[in-house]
Amino acid sequence: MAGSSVTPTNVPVGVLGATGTVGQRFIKLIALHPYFRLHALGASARSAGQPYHKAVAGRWKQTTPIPQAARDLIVHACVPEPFQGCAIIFSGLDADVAGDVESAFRRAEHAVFSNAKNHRRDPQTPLVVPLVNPSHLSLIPYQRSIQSPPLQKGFIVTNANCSTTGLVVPLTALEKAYGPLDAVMVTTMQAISGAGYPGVPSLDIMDNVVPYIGGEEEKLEWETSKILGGITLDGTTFDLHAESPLRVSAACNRVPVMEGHTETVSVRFTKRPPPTPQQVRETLEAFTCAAQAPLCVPSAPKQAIFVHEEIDRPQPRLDRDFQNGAGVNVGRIRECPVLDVKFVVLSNNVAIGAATSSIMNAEIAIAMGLVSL
Ligand SMILES: NC(=O)C1=CN([C@@H]2O[C@H](COP(=O)(O)OP(=O)(O)OC[C@H]3O[C@@H](n4cnc5c(N)ncnc54)[C@H](OP(=O)(O)O)[C@@H]3O)[C@@H](O)[C@H]2O)C=CC1
Ligand SMILES: N[C@@H](CC(=O)OP(=O)(O)O)C(=O)O
Repeated sequence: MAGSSVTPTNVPVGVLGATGTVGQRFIKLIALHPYFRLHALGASARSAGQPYHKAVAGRWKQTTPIPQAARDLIVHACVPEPFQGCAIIFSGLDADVAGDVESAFRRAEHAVFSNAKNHRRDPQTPLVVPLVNPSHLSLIPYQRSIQSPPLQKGFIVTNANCSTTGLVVPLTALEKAYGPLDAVMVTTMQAISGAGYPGVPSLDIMDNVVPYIGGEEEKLEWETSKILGGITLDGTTFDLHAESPLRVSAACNRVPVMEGHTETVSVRFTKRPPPTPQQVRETLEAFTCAAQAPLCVPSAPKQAIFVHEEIDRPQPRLDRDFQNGAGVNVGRIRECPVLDVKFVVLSNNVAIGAATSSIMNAEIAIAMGLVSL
């Protein structure tokens, strides 16, 4: 994948849903970014019209203070006009409104990078985990061409569900090395922050495990095939891994952890005999992705997959902030007596599971020359 040799400077960006759990992480990351600059913020009518620091008063949940670059920006309603000067729009909008709002921003010729689920299944919308399938961004020109009227600059790219994101990174490493997977069984233990703020009531989650997250299992089972699949030969849509159907069975649970989704995963390979646990370990450790090289985007982790050797790792409290949450942690790689190999995955749901993925997707799209700056 070719990369641009020119590093952009001073790229103005807007954040929709800037006051929420994901939005706050965007603010924190963009304030420190080498070339993105906060230009406009949006949220609901409850926040609109106030300076950002007042809009988030009492609900700023980051461990660092509100960045100066955001404090006094006025929060707008989520309509395109106040965002006119933005080259990129990041969306951390509630899914109840994200679909229509993001479509309106695309119509207004904005490049939209969304965390919300609404457009993920659109046949021409890339669903991109930046460590896995940035090549899907090449569908952007076709997406623009089929809008009515056709667009010059506007498009929507989504990132995946936060649990799907952690899962597909090791799966893609395994498929690249050993060919298509046949079956995946995954059980998630998802952090409370995944449900936004204020999210799950404390009386439901303390001293408890809730074995149901609405719609989550279906997302893991469906999104995995779109992400691990390719683009059809005519370049107009995604093949959903159709040549070698991948069976995924997910069981999703909410656990009393603040940040970091843990997943236990068992896989069956098509290839017989399958690789050994030691071969799987070496493959995961050696995995590199285009975001690291040749694209060399600034938010890419040094190591896409960190393999823990300690028998009791990864753990969310200890490992979720490793590499600023931009990589994926794997551990306990061993033989599975039912499928072939099993292991544990931990990924930070608000970093690589959300804001970091969107930011990296935008960096990659810029490096691929797909964003008009
Ligand atoms: N939390 C996570 O780990 C992940 C979340 N996601 C997805 O990202 C999105 C944001 O999630 P999260 O940050 O957790 O959610 P929050 O509930 O914490 O934040 C929602 C944001 O949307 C805004 N909003 C709500 N209603 C409206 C409206 N009618 N018009 C305009 N803005 C509105 C809120 O503004 P206000 O403050 O003014 O109400 C707030 O900024 C969701 O689609 C979620 O599914 C994806 C991956 C991971
Ligand atoms: N549902 C996820 C977070 C989320 O919002 O996912 P999605 O963007 O796929 O709706 C969780 O609870 O941890």
